[in-house]
Amino acid sequence: MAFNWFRRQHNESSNTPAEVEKTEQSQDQAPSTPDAAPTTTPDASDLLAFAKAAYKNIQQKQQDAPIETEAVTEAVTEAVTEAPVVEEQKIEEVTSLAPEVESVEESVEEPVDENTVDTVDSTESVAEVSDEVAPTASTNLSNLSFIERAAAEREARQQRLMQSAIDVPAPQAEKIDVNVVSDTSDIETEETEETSDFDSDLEFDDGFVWSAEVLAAQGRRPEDISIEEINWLKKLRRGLSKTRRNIVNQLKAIVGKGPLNSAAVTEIEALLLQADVGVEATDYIIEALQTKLRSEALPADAAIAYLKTILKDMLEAPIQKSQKNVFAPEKDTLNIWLMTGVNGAGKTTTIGKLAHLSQKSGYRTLIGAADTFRAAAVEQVKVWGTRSNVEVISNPGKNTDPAAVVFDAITAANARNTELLLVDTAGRLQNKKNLMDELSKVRRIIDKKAPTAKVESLLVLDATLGQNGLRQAEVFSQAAQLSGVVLTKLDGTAKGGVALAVVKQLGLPIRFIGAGEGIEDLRPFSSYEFVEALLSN
Ligand SMILES: Nc1nc2c(ncn2[C@@H]2O[C@H](COP(=O)(O)OP(=O)(O)OP(=O)(O)O)[C@@H](O)[C@H]2O)c(=O)[nH]1
Repeated sequence: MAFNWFRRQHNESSNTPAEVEKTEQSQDQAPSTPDAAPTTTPDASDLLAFAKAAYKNIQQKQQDAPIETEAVTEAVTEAVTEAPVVEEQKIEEVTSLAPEVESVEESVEEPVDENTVDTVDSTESVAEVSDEVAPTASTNLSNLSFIERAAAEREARQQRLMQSAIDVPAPQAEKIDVNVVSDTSDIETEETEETSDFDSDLEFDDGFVWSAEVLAAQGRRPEDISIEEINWLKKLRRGLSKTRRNIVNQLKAIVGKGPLNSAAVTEIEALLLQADVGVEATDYIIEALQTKLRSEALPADAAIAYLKTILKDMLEAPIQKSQKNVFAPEKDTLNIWLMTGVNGAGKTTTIGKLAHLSQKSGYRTLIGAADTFRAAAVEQVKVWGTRSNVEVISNPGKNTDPAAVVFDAITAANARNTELLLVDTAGRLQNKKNLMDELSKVRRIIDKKAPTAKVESLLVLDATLGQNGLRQAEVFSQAAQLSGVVLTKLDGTAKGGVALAVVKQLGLPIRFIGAGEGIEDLRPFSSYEFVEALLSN
């Protein structure tokens, strides 16, 4: 069974031993205020051992694999991309593209499939170790206090992990960007902007350790972690490095001076606005910080921890409200995702990446090329269809009715038992009214032709546009009954804070984020991972 990327666990969990300790301590000792963070933070050596165990498992999987998955997949998709673009075909003639690619991709996907996890038995997970330690501890350590028992358990767990972990080189500090302008003395080691192709490389560096720690905090086991997840988190962290550099270093300098006073709050306000967090979201954050500050003075670490909680809660609010914590196509039924957004926002690229994600997550997928306004749009979406090995339903005529394409796409989807139909729509028409009319018409056709389908309407937004992008978004939110946002181009922008503006100003949940131009550079949004990447050290 394919690993379902849409349903990947990505919420902070209290399942890790460290987190269990955290919960128990907070229950035993005090209300969970950020001040308690230093005493409840997972032990650093524990986390390092976790990262080493994860590293060993991935290494083992790669050794077991006949061919390197990512490298071959990329090579195949590149080869497909370079192939001449298929000529316009009538819907009836659309046949499955490049079947040999499918078979190669399937065969190389297998080693990272979750089913293979069982075959890797050389390392025990933190959770398993913990389970084993617990009874012994309760038998032998029953007379100890909670803290003493927790320390003893941690020691035992760590020893078990260390026994199974291999020797790996010490994490290498990634290149220090000499351009970093910071008024702090502790220059942060930062990833550079260059996009080295690390997809197939396995390096035990800072990025690996950080990513493993983020996964550990979400209750993951070392043997369940795949190189793709590590690579994604590294990419996300690197993508947000500009924003982080601008916010965190200075933020630390401000809060590091001591308890926050009103001047410090004003400085934080300016920093947030610079990162395109927007006035509304900034006001909310400042208000929340001030409320906290009125009651107590916060040391630097606690202030950052508290800020993380505020941001995470903000990003989670519309997700909770939508009552769809997991945004995934439903199996064995037709799901239709309408993709909207202005030209250039990354709509076509997003459709291609989503098609790929969907395909490799085991959904029968189809694309409907309903952006008939711009001649090149259909060709572009076809190229992405070829890359992701997903059929594209289009109409060969010029300026054809997009609603007719959608009609045909639904017919084809029904005939093929499609589970996810991704529909490209026009990003620009002669005027706002035409655009709204067209989107409404497409929606009507869907409701009529596929009344039982699960329909979602996603707005693709370019993060680099910051606040300007949000203004463009308004017309779509009026016309398309939006159910969420895909935030693209988060790599290399200093405006990563716009994610907070999106949820506050548009009131929409972020469902996916794009952090690069490659086919693997889009994943479901996790508020926990995003905030960690935004405010990590
Ligand atoms: N760096 C980066 N570039 C991206 C990302 N997503 C899309 N792009 C680039 O943005 C440009 C526009 O992307 P498209 O997918 O063509 O955008 P569109 O909204 O379909 O716009 P049209 O093609 O004009 O219809 C392309 O060069 C993409 O490679 C991303 O997450 N990061």
